[in-house]
Amino acid sequence: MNRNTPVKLQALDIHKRYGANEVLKGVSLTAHAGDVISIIGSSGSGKSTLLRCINLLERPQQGRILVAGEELRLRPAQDGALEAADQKQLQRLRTRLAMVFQHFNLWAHMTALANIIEVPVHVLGLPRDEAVERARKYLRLVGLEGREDAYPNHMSGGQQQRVAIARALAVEPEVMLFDEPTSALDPELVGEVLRVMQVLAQEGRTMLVVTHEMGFAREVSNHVIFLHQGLVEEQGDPREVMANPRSERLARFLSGNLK
Ligand SMILES: Nc1ncnc2c1ncn2[C@@H]1O[C@H](COP(=O)(O)OP(=O)(O)OP(=O)(O)O)[C@@H](O)[C@H]1O
Repeated sequence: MNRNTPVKLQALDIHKRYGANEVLKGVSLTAHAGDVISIIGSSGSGKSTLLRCINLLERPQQGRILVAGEELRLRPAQDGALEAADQKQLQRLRTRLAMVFQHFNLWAHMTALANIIEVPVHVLGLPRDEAVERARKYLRLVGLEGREDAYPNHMSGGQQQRVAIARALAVEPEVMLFDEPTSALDPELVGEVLRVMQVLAQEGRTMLVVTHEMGFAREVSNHVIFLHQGLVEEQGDPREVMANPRSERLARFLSGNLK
């Protein structure tokens, strides 16, 4: 961890239940600027739920989330729906914690460029020219210069995911959240997305990555968190933790015997 840089994100004692199923049982994490934190664990251990609680796609029953020291609070509306003011706040909050999803989630009826400028223009109020300039810059960064006018269904999965990464970058977030960004890709397309993520890591971006790519966790991230049944079972420097797991469970997970 980069303990000398400012704290960008804190999740404190996050609890999430679905009915009687307690999926997160008190998970905390801190990301300093430039940290790349990989979250690993078996299927169902709560990795995606944790990410979705952090950007309030899911509401945790308990716990606090702070972005650059500012607590994210949403007033619960009387009828369970979000009030209009909260909707606006939620949209803005999501621009501080931009998320890249497993299934890209691009708007199919929009070009790559339109996908990227949508939130900067309509949520952040950026002038269109500036947003377009940003979009071109980030398309270049993800290796898709010249594909501004392409529609998602004319692109490979790897290209679509790179557009989704450019879209996340274009809101210039404090922290980028990646939810299994390569899991939906054909194996030959995984590398192109991981290489872009590696460049982002080298640029010093703060990233939280739910991943099944153990190579990425070991080589690119500077902190790894192993979740098991909604609790942090083990965490630390990826090379140390993954070379010498303290818990039997992590050892079994890493050897591929615990899915
Ligand atoms: N919206 C929901 N409603 C009810 N249960 C849910 C919901 N979302 C997740 N769960 C349950 O929470 C548990 C954790 O799911 P989660 O997707 O966070 O796991 P994960 O570690 O990301 O797994 P995977 O690696 O398979 O994606 C699972 O038992 C799942 O069925």
